[in-house]
Amino acid sequence: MTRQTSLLYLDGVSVSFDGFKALNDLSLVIAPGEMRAIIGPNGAGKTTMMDVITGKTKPDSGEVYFNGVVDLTGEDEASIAELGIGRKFQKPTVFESHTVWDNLELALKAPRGPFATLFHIISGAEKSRIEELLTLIRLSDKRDELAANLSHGQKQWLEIGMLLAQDPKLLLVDEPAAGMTDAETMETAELLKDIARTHSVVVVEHDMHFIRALGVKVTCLAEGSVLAEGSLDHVSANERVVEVYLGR
Ligand SMILES: Nc1ncnc2c1ncn2[C@@H]1O[C@H](COP(=O)(O)OP(=O)(O)OP(=O)(O)O)[C@@H](O)[C@H]1O
Repeated sequence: MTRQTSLLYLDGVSVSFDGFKALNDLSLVIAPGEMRAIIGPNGAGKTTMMDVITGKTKPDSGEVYFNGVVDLTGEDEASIAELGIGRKFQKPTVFESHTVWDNLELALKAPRGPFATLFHIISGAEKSRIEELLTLIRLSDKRDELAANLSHGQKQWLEIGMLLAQDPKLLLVDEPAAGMTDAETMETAELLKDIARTHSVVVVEHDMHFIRALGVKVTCLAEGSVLAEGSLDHVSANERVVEVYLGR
């Protein structure tokens, strides 16, 4: 795939912290509509890669393009969010003292990026959008519940719904299954598969049952670059992947 036809294009990206290369000539291409799983040992550079995509960290060298033409290295975090790249951090950050419905309503009205919310009358179209999101995130029957009363997994789903309310083109999801029960983990894989029907998704995760359930192309990072890429079976059969990651 060429840069022009890609959704996300990283080529030769390097980032150093005090001489240590967190990313080392990393190249990775995500197609429009694709969901990609990223695996790799601690310190492989997964978070740094997400930081580069979202503008939190500027690469020392390399190209980072969104939608084929937008040079993300020239944009700040707010404008990258505005371009339609949403990021879900590991820890859920929902408004605990608001209901599930109100959290989604606030997210729907917020401009993309850092929240700056204003209350005004909600339209019929906005109500149906919230209903749709509630169904997608499996929280229709919890709509009037305070977010504080949700389980950890449900809070993660709510936050995913809040990101989707901003209609991102690309959703970056950092370890969504961490701290979840097995049932929640499997339901989260189904949820992301539903989301991937209409969005591009990059998901970082260590849980191999979860990765298998996603059934998508996998990239294994190690020492700041791509170690192996392909189906989970292909990547799992790679000796170096077993050595540095799976065989731990
Ligand atoms: N701001 C920073 N200053 C110095 N070193 C950093 C900084 N951020 C990351 N690093 C180092 O860069 C390397 C890559 O870290 P990164 O967090 O990207 O890895 P990761 O693959 O996300 O790991 P994990 O699975 O543990 O989250 C690590 O060795 C880390 O200590």
